[in-house]
Amino acid sequence: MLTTEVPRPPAVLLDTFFDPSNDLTGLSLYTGDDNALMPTPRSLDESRPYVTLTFAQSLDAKIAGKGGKQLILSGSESMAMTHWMRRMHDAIMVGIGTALNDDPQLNTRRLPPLPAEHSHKYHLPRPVVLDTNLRLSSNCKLLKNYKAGNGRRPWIVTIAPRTDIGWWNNRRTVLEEAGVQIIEVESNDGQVHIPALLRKLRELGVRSLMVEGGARVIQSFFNESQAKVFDSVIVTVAPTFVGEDGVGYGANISGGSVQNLKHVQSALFGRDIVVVLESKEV
Ligand SMILES: NC(=O)C1=CN([C@@H]2O[C@H](COP(=O)(O)OP(=O)(O)OC[C@H]3O[C@@H](n4cnc5c(N)ncnc54)[C@H](O)[C@@H]3O)[C@@H](O)[C@H]2O)C=CC1
Ligand SMILES: Nc1nc(O)c(N)c(N[C@@H]2O[C@H](COP(=O)(O)O)[C@@H](O)[C@H]2O)n1
Repeated sequence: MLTTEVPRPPAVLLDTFFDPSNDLTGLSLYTGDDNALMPTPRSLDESRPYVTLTFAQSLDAKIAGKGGKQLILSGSESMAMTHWMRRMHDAIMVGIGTALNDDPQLNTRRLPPLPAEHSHKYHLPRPVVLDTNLRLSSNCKLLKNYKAGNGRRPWIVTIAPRTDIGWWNNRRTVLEEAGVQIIEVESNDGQVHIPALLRKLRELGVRSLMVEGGARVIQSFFNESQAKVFDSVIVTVAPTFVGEDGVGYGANISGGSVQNLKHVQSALFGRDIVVVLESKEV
């Protein structure tokens, strides 16, 4: 019998991702390599994953500093909440702008240590990078972690090139040899077509997707007009101002999806406010 208390995700995430009528007392927090049985948010539309759009911003709605400088906006409590969210999704996606700028790890290293008598590890989400021109560095932390056995194989989602096939094929070979799996999706105006991307990820077994940014990717999800492409938006608001030189995501947000958001809950994590909104059914 296990006597040590099992760490559990924050209530705000359990409330958002699971029906309160579900009995979660037996919620298994750990999985081995096979995450098929792991509880994860599920979309009512089975042709795509459940999608959570999430990021941290300042009071003046900036997500990075001047010239894209990465900022640690979240305090330790809300950052741990973000890592719980990572734990609860099958995959985490960022754009190549973020991958090149921040060299992120996208893992769950800020979760509380597991009790010694538990043999399983926390589930590690699949890293996914939206990378139209195959620019990801073969030396990035996502690949280093994968090779060291500390992360899943990263996936790049790209579009088929229209010109310069030789260069593209070379990049493809370099990245595949470094450990990346390349997934081709149809294009929309030279970028990855978001509804097609979601269908493809679901076909590949992804039941839940956390979209962590950056600015252009957030805008693309908010502005997608052909289909509903996200279910919830979880924003960490840090009590700080960045100033007008910082990177914002608010410009050009015009899609109907933002009008369809309803506020569900706000919660205090240390000094930060975490705001949860859900996409209304349309
Ligand atoms: N505070 C926070 O929570 C976060 C902040 N950031 C910050 O965001 C900045 C990076 O943002 P961006 O430069 O805007 O890059 P991004 O990470 O949004 O990537 C954009 C790139 O992704 C590719 N892409 C392919 N299909 C796309 C599609 N359908 N829509 C949009 N992009 C698509 C394109 O090459 C595009 O240039 C960095 O400064 C980073 O620190 C990034 C993530 C979270
Ligand atoms: N939740 C949150 N708070 C912040 O203050 C942030 N800057 C971010 N950034 C996102 O997290 C990625 C870095 O992840 P690792 O720490 O390397 O695992 C970064 O690339 C952004 O996507 N998020």
